[in-house]
Amino acid sequence: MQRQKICIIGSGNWGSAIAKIIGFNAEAHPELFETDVPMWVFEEQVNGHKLTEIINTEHENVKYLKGIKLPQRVIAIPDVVEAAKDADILVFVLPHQFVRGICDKLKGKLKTSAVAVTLIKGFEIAEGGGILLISNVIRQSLNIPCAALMGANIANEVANEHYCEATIGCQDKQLGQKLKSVFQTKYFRIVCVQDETVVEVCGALKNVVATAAGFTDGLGYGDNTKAAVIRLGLMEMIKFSLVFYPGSKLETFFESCGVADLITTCYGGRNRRVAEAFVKTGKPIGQLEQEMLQGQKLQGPPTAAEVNSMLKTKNMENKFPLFTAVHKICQGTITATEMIECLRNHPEHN
Ligand SMILES: NC(=O)c1ccc[n+]([C@@H]2O[C@H](COP(=O)([O-])OP(=O)(O)OC[C@H]3O[C@@H](n4cnc5c(N)ncnc54)[C@H](O)[C@@H]3O)[C@@H](O)[C@H]2O)c1
Ligand SMILES: O=P(O)(O)OC[C@H](O)CO
Repeated sequence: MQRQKICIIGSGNWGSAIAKIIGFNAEAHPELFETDVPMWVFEEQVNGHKLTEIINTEHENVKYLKGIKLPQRVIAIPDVVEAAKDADILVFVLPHQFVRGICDKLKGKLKTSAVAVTLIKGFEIAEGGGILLISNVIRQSLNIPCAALMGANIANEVANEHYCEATIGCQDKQLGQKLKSVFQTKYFRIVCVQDETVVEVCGALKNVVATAAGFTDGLGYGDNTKAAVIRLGLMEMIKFSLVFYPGSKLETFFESCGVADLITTCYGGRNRRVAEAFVKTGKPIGQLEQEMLQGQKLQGPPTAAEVNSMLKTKNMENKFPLFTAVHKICQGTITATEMIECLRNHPEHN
């Protein structure tokens, strides 16, 4: 088989951690992959220098993943078309609000045989209401297949090589195995499943639940309340999948992309942390995102809005009280304390 060229589209906190893994695997398997791994970087000035230049000389993304060395053959490129033009495998890993714009730039500029995998957690609001999966945005814009990789993967822990797992969702078994060889390492273990929609839906929805978990932390509640949020959140995630994506399989929720990601994100994630601060300080979420995340992006509040657009369109807000409450708190129309009332009266208790 011809050696495959991998291109990473994105270079934030997770993008850089995954670049470490892909760069390592590309170097370790020259029989499978081209050793040079182009990585598209949204250009910005850091300490008076271009971020791409810093990455290509210091081999470190000093802004988004400080203290972690990247393989030398990961090459930062500021032009996304230039980065992706010869790629066989495109790894999409950028905050979901920027995907559409990037796909527009890539339209008609890729190898026709290219395949994609999305590591992006979130949805896009569809014209006329409802939501689109990010994999569908990629598939439809670029006319290439797109799998999903999601899991309990806080980027800094992965970058520090702490053992963890992830799930690849790919209907095409052969492509799933090919993608597994791109990502699997001794400390990053992959399970492939064919239920690709649930893998992706879990990754997006868990950020809404994490935001709820952060609100309860902000209110000063303890682990029992958080466990209830995780349980009710999981029930809503399952219901959302079964209602809107018929054919979803329950067993997929027991993979890393499901329960495991939900737990890690409700304890260790950025969404939880910022949501806690929101309740404690009363500052707007956007301001806290800027103050606390140094350029990293929060996915929970926009995803809650996207989910709400779907629920509103289908007149189903009251069937998903946790998802609905998170959106309303982010919008400032109810308080975090009122979310506890929504949970107290959750349909799961009837
Ligand atoms: N960070 C994690 O621990 C983690 C783990 C698993 C999955 N994810 C998911 O991976 C995806 C990417 O997250 P991340 O942590 O790599 O990103 P991030 O939160 O670090 O976001 C910063 C990135 O956004 C880019 N950016 C800023 N403005 C931009 C613009 N106008 N256009 C394009 N790009 C712009 C920055 O250059 C930077 O690369 C998200 O969907 C996230 O939910 C994150
Ligand atoms: O830091 P968060 O909340 O964006 O979560 C990070 C990852 O998605 C955890 O798997």
